[in-house]
Amino acid sequence: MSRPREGGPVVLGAGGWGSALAVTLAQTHPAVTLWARREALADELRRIRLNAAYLPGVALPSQVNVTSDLAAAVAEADFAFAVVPSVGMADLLSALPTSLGLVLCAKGLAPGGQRLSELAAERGFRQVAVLSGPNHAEEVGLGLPAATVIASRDEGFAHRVQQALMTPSLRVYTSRDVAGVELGGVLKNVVAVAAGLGDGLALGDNARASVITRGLREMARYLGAQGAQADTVYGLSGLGDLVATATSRHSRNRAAGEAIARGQAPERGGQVVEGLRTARFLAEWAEQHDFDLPIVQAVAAVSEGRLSPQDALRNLMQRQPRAEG
Ligand SMILES: NC(=O)c1ccc[n+]([C@@H]2O[C@H](COP(=O)([O-])OP(=O)(O)OC[C@H]3O[C@@H](n4cnc5c(N)ncnc54)[C@H](O)[C@@H]3O)[C@@H](O)[C@H]2O)c1
Ligand SMILES: O=P(O)(O)OC[C@H](O)CO
Repeated sequence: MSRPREGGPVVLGAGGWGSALAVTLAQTHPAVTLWARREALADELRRIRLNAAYLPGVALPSQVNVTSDLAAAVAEADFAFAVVPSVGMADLLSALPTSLGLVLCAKGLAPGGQRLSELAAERGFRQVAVLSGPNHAEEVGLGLPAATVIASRDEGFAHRVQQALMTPSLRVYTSRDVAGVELGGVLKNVVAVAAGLGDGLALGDNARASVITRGLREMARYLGAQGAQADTVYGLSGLGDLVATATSRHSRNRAAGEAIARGQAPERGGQVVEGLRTARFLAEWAEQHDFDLPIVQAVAAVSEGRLSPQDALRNLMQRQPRAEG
């Protein structure tokens, strides 16, 4: 049972996903705190009750209290949803008390390629969970039905977060496989960029399905190498999120691949594209460990300008013939 607390749940990060989570939590809590790093954004959210830059079309209910004062936001909290892009997570953690329970919601890696949950544990946080699943903010924010997973080694903590986040439109499962759930969300972004590259080259539905399926196989091998449970990749945080991201008009990662293939800039409207940065970390790791991650390595090479999308496609198609597996 989530402990009823003064002030209610706390969401740190007022981008698209943080805003959608705050709106979701407001369905079942009388008060929700949403922290924005920039006072200008906090002020705008308080005034117009709309996150026009990051989640247009979703109204912020009156229960959502927006602040740019981080210390005040977490002062009475026993746990908080950390929803800043992975590149900013280390800085955010430095500013938080280690007694705070953390629900890590970013789908990327820390500088150096470390998992965010490992970074949090290294920094001394004792209650850590990761949230991941097929959850486009644009749909969750509108209350469209979705499912997600909260993973923690601390089962009691996972159940508290599950109870806090469950609504009639968001079904929350728990898992103990932190590495598996976390890495599913991290890797699916890279495969979604690859699917977008195919879309940008107008390769068709067969090509997209092939990228998704071979990408899933690549995810399974990498997760296995990192000690994740074998079946987690076929759950919501793996296959589920991969399908949602690689096929969605909402996905920034898929759109980034499409833009690159068309010779355009990959970022849109200052929104975070985690897959490009992740591809570089993973390709470096694959190189160091002589580990075959062909789709990830192709995405890294294309995004760094070392290979054209057409050459990357040719290389993938002309790999040594082999058995499926
Ligand atoms: N948007 C989605 O549908 C969705 C769903 C699930 C998970 N995620 C993940 O959540 C994370 C955040 O994504 P988003 O879509 O909310 O981002 P976004 O692109 O919508 O917005 C990013 C927000 O973070 C702020 N920000 C940037 N750097 C920061 C820092 N160092 N400290 C504090 N705030 C900072 C920006 O000002 C902005 O408000 C990403 O890792 C993403 O993969 C996103
Ligand atoms: O828009 P994307 O590509 O960052 O994906 C958003 C979410 O991770 C989908 O679950």
